[in-house]
Amino acid sequence: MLGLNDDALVRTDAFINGQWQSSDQKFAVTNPANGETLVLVADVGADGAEQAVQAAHQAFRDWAGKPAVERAGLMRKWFELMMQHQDDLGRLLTLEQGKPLAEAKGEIAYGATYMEWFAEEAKRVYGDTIPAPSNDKRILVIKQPVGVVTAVTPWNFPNAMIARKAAAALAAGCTFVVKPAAETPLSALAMAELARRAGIPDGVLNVVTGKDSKSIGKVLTEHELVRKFTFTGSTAVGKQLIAQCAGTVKKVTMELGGNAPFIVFDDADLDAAVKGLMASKFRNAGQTCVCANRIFVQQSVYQAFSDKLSEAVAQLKLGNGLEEGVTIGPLISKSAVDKVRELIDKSVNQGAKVSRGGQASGLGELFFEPTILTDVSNDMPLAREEIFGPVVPLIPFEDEQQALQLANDTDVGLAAYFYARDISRIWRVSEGLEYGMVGINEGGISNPAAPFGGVKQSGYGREGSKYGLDDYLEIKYLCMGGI
Ligand SMILES: NC(=O)c1ccc[n+]([C@@H]2O[C@H](COP(=O)([O-])OP(=O)(O)OC[C@H]3O[C@@H](n4cnc5c(N)ncnc54)[C@H](O)[C@@H]3O)[C@@H](O)[C@H]2O)c1
Ligand SMILES: O=C[C@H](O)CS(=O)(=O)O
Repeated sequence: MLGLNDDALVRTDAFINGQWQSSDQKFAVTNPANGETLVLVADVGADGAEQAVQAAHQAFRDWAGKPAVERAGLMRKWFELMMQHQDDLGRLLTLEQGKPLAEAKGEIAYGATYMEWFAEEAKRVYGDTIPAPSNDKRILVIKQPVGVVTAVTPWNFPNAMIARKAAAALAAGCTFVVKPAAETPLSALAMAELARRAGIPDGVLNVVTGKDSKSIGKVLTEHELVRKFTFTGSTAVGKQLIAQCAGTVKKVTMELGGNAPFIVFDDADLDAAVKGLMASKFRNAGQTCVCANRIFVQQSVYQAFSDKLSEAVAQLKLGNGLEEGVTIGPLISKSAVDKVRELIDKSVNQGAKVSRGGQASGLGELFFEPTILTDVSNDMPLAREEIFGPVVPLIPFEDEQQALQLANDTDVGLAAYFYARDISRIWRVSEGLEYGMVGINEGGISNPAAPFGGVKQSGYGREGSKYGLDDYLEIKYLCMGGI
């Protein structure tokens, strides 16, 4: 089924309390490369979400009560199973999301390393002793898991965005309920099957599948048994979900939209900058929250950089992600293609020029040619909005001060990148950029050891790194008197 070695990884029921739960209601999962229906998946809706929250609540005390080293061992086993099944998980991901197979396998490894990382972090949840103000007292600080965690995740990284959350939650001793995007539930369900095989107890990890994200999300954000909600997706939806969490004062983590500047200074290594831009911009056909979205090039190197970039873009191969050598897959939906088309048309009407590509491809309705535009300005739609497609808007600038002003002229602040070699400039620009993450002479910045997250309307909280566990822990102060 679907060409996997292990067909049992293709699951079409929700995973609740360690059981596969079907439903009379089902929704289709389609292959964006050709529009074909892959499978029908159970739609368990809000009732399923309620059952999953109850299961997570029932499982919490035992899971939190396990020694950390025991939780770590089960997570390590889950990591090992994900890597053993990397080929199948990658194929499944490409089928439902569209990215090239090599990228999909890379995402599996990326997601699995969050399991590996947090299996270790689970054993390092340290507390404090604090000198007391009087000899008859002792002050201690302990950390405890927040409780039931619910999550909603996007379609663009259907494995890693779940792994990044579930790994930290389970390591902290929390139990977890996730609603994956309806476009890409198969990766989440395969992860659940491997968690089951790893021996993670019933109710600790639950996957709620459904088409009506609003009704499911209402349960996951408003339920009194849920103590934390974590979301990865658009800023617009994130704002709604934050409001829904307010009524029960949940801890909240928000990983939201971006509009990454990519700045090429006149002292940059232009070949390295082109390499870094290709890695950042065209990964997942430009459908990532940390993609370079606005490319600022200092005037004196603008033409040289543009020429080098055009040569590199010409090497990209558009096609079905399962085909050998394909480097750019389809976009996720017709509406995604329409949005990219609209941003280009509006910006051209305001003076931008298409220097390469610019058309939907004849390969199929969801394929869009890698595109470069010149003479773009920071007030054009391509620069004001998150493009989420394989489109490079080139924006010239004169000096460092202008580059920082243009780069920071946005209401989001997730990732930023710049290429320069003068160390004083590197410090000035690194400190001047209003973003949660900055790539310096580097276009690929995501890894489990680093705190991933943004500022302004890109959200709050961090995922990965030693900081990533804090979002799933409560700090408890103990004051021991009468000594
Ligand atoms: N910061 C990050 O780490 C990060 C990572 C990936 C994607 N993103 C952002 O996500 C966006 C693209 O992903 P998308 O199109 O899936 O985003 P989206 O916000 O439309 O959907 C994300 C998830 O939210 C669900 N959802 C939508 N409306 C909902 C509602 N009212 N209640 C409950 N759930 C709801 C969707 O079903 C999906 O599972 C981009 O803006 C991208 O920048 C951010
Ligand atoms: O799209 C957003 C993801 O968080 C990108 S990454 O895989 O973490 O780089």
